[in-house]
Amino acid sequence: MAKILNVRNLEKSYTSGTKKLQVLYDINFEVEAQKTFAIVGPSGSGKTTLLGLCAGLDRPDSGSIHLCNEELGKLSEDENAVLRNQKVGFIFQNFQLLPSLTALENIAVPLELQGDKGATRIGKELLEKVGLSNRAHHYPSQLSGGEQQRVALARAFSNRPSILFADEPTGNLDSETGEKVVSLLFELNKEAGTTLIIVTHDLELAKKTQQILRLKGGRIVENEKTW
Ligand SMILES: Nc1ncnc2c1ncn2[C@@H]1O[C@H](COP(=O)(O)OP(=O)(O)OP(=O)(O)O)[C@@H](O)[C@H]1O
Repeated sequence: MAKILNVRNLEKSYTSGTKKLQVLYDINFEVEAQKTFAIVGPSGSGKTTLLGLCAGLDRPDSGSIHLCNEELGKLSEDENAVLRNQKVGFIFQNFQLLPSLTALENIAVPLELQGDKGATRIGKELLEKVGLSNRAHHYPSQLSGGEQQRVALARAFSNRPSILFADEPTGNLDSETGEKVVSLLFELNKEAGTTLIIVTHDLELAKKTQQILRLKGGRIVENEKTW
């Protein structure tokens, strides 16, 4: 099976003032295409930092990341943005919907900006899949957290990404709503054949994935495959 993500000897630190804080040490792992993968570990262990590096949102101090057959360190910022737009989807803990756009527009407008003529049709189809056809013209402020995350799921799959990064997708939801969002996420993911990388504190959610990477103090302490 092809590797869609390959991380080698990754190190990352943040600098504030004269202080340097190293948060990731010698990170090595790979993810096969179409698998589901969780990154777990205590608060502050570097999960979100690692996710951001893998998705090309930030740059490491050293080491390499190959994503969708591209070495991220060799891409310009513009090339990186094109790769993200075309091949990568994102889901965030706080949904990150644009408040001035309706549910349908939150899905369709990014597609229109990429020149997709079928944007509204795709948006409507996806809203139906997440059970929100009747809320298409509502704004995020008129939707519950679970509903907003369902719109965010629809948006994340709208450009048919090869890989989807989800950072604590259930973090702002109660457990029952979180479970429903997770079921929907796995359903959409299976249908689309996307690779799914999830950062989570939720061990029940992590257990639903096929590989779990456990971080502690910025280092990998476990990399367990169940396939
Ligand atoms: N932009 C930044 N500047 C300085 N330090 C940062 C920055 N972002 C994160 N950190 C620090 O890096 C460490 C790792 O943070 P990160 O958010 O990756 O951890 P995490 O495992 O995702 O934590 P949590 O589960 O609490 O979200 C923490 O000590 C954090 O304070």
